[in-house]
Amino acid sequence: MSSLPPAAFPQREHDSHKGNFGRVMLCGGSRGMAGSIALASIAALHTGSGLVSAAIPDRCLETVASFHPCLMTIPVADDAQGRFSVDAITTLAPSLDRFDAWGCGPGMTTGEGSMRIVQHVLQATKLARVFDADSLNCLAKINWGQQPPLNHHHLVLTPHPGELSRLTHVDAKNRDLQIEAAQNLAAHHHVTIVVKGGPSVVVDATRRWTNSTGNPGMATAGSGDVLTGVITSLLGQGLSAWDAARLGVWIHGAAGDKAAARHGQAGMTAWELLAELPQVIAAFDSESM
Ligand SMILES: NC(=O)C1=CN([C@@H]2O[C@H](COP(=O)(O)OP(=O)(O)OC[C@H]3O[C@@H](n4cnc5c(N)ncnc54)[C@H](OP(=O)(O)O)[C@@H]3O)[C@@H](O)[C@H]2O)[C@@H](O)CC1
Ligand SMILES: Nc1ncnc2c1ncn2[C@@H]1O[C@H](COP(=O)(O)OP(=O)(O)O)[C@@H](O)[C@H]1O
Ligand SMILES: [Mg+2]
Repeated sequence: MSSLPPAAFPQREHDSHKGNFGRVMLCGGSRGMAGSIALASIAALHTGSGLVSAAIPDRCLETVASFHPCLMTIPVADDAQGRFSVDAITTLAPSLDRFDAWGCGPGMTTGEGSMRIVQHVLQATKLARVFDADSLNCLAKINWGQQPPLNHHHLVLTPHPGELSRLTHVDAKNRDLQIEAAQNLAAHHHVTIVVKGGPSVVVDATRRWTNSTGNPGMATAGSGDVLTGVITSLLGQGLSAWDAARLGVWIHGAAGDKAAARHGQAGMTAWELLAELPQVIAAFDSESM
């Protein structure tokens, strides 16, 4: 291992069952971006979640389901473009608190159906949640940074610099100012934020942690979607937002390093990164860490 992990990985008792390792929901996707939510969902399976469901627009269901037989899929009302429809939230709302964690955003677009889902998942529960990609763009559309504080301590945001710029109005090219703005936002809403990059930096109201794993081969479509699934899984297994964000980023980077070693930085894709997750996580089973 290139460095020590920042938090302990959840251990398994001999008599444990799948319900002990979290029921998680990954919500997102749309026609043309079904792969994003499939990557996130499969990443959650490989990070140890006992039960993973993907809530997706109806016409993406077969596509997403066919990626992995262990994944459960929940068909949700969609519109003619294959995006969540304005009625989608009525399917999702009753089951919200049946899960231990929700990850929301990859590939979901910022249409009205997504806006309603994001606002409901933001306000109607204190469940552990990850907001990524288009769910962050939905938050930017409601100017979330200026809204009254939430005090939702189990919320993790995972913006890349473009998404963070939409949320905070700080130029994506100004890394230092972006990290400062993320910390201000984290302090205002009492959340944890992963400021993605090489390296990624995790902030909350008072703390800053810089990751030591990862490489530029991870600058490839879908690698952030994998991270969403990893962090959602760790939240579902009971880690705090701060620990799930840091350990998730570290595991994700370590898998990226293994993928680069095997396939080269240019040759690897998020699919190869995903395939390395079990090897990284297997090392937590041994006492040699
Ligand atoms: N297989 C699938 O289904 C996949 C589907 N996906 C889904 O696609 C949707 C759009 O998401 P997205 O991230 O591709 O586009 P967007 O939010 O417009 O950001 C790009 C803008 O931000 C800027 N930018 C500046 N710095 C940056 C940085 N370090 N990293 C990245 N961007 C940076 C950048 O600047 P520029 O490149 O012009 O310099 C540009 O202006 C979303 O739903 C997502 O989940 C993907 O997950 C991929 C796999
Ligand atoms: N140069 C780099 N070095 C290390 N990690 C990187 C680098 N470029 C991108 N990454 C990582 O890859 C992921 C990209 O996330 P994101 O932009 O959301 O991708 P996508 O939306 O395509 O899935 C982040 O975790 C980021 O930290
Ligand atoms: Mg992304």
